[in-house]
Amino acid sequence: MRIKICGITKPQQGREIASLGATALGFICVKASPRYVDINQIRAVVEQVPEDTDKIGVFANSSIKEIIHITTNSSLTGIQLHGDESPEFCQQLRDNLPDIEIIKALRIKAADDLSKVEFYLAKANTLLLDAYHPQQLGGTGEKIDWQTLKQFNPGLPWFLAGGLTPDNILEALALIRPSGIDLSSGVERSPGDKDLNKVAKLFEQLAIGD
Ligand SMILES: O=C(O)c1ccccc1NCC(=O)[C@H](O)[C@H](O)COP(=O)(O)O
Repeated sequence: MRIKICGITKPQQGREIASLGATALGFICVKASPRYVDINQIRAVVEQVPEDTDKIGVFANSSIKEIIHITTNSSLTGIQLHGDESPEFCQQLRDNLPDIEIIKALRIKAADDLSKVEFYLAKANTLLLDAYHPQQLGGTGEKIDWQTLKQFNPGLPWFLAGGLTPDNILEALALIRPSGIDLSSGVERSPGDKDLNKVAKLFEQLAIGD
């Protein structure tokens, strides 16, 4: 299973989180976020982490030009689209960056929202389901109602996100079988400052659940 820790801002934390077992690190390229990092900050982390760790830039309603600029100048391996990007926008990015993983994030307020998934199946490489929050796009600690995802099997790899913590991860995975999990605030001391003890506890829990 893929394990993505999102909202990395510090090189040493990125390196240690990768060595604890994260398969992907996420970098928030959304200026309004307290976890925002610029190209230079992303590069400083990327230099410290193994080549086989996925490096995902998280964008929300950015232009294609800006996404391409940041992606190519900071050696990102994937792009997560966390805003209102259309399926056509995903396709356009894929055409421009064919070797980069395109992850479309969808914020799920109610079971009905899962119907949006079908429009992205042929346009993204991977999906990410996050919880809905009325004011913030991500990193909120809000959970999706996991019961609505019990039968979810979109035919594309997908990450479960939203309010996951070392204390609830096994409960979530007992109900749902995603291809990957994504955590941010559940393994933090404060926004952008990861708590390595919580990250270590996450991996201990995952080992128990294996
Ligand atoms: O984390 C942010 O600050 C953020 C801001 C704007 C758009 C997306 C953002 N995060 C996206 C993520 O992938 C988070 O990991 C995801 O929302 C889960 O967060 P959490 O509920 O805190 O685990």
